[in-house]
Amino acid sequence: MIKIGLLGCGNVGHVIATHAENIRVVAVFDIIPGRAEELAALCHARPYTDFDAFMREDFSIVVEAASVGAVRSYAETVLRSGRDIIVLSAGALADEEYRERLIEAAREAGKTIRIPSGAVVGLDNIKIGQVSPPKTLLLRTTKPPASLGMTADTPTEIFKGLAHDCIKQFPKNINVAVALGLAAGRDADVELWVDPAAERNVHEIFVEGDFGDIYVRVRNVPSPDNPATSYMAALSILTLLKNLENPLVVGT
Ligand SMILES: NC(=O)C1=CN([C@@H]2O[C@H](COP(=O)(O)OP(=O)(O)OC[C@H]3O[C@@H](n4cnc5c(N)ncnc54)[C@H](OP(=O)(O)O)[C@@H]3O)[C@@H](O)[C@H]2O)C=CC1
Ligand SMILES: O=C([O-])CC(=O)C(=O)O
Repeated sequence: MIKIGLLGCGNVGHVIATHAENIRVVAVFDIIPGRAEELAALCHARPYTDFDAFMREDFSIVVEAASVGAVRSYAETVLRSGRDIIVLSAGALADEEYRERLIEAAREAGKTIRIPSGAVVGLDNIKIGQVSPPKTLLLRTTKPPASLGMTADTPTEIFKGLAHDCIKQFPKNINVAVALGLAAGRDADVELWVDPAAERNVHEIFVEGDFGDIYVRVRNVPSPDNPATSYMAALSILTLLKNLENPLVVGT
């Protein structure tokens, strides 16, 4: 049984704490005391709003499902304490200087930073970009207004540019773009659309390179508790945890 510490007791945190099969959540941490207490009661863990106290608990992995800011505040301490970390708010790693520092901390501690596929598919073989850089790497994301916390009467492009800039403006909505770039080995181009007719969070990935071309479209159901987050993201972490100790590894 793998013991985990859960960083973030919101929407994804609830799914992980109440559905994981092969793990035991021993401690949960959130900025909001009521959220930590409620989730701790559901999964028989101990609740914390004090990070240092949380870190004194006995777990080997931290699962982050909180925010880009939480990763920036805590991930390095987690690694240097000798724990692995699973980072869902991958946008935190868009900043190259911070990313290199975090990777160095992991290397020095002999620990691992894992970025789950989250709300997209295809991160496995898009890694071929690390050996054969793609000419095109574009993510077009279209979300309903509620997912972006805004109103719109017509389909509107609200961002066009690079992932590392987009995540600064939309840290709760476009972590996928940073994960895509980390997989492919270069910053992804992003188009972010809000569409009042959309009922799902749609991610379209376009890649072109020496190998040929890829088009992937994911039509995700928004989470009922947080429409910005696709339900697939929570399932992705559950699946990563399920396979952590599996000797059979499928996918690049
Ligand atoms: N890589 C990917 O594909 C995807 C990534 N994500 C990201 O995953 C993360 C979790 O998503 P979700 O569960 O839906 O988010 P929620 O907002 O539902 O839950 C996050 C919880 O963590 C708390 N929190 C935020 N910052 C901190 C902090 N610094 N210290 C302690 N607690 C904190 C939040 O409190 P408060 O509400 O007060 O901020 C909230 O209770 C988000 O960053 C989201 O953008 C989501 C989907 C896909
Ligand atoms: O869940 C999604 O569709 C994508 C998302 O919020 C993110 O990448 O931050």
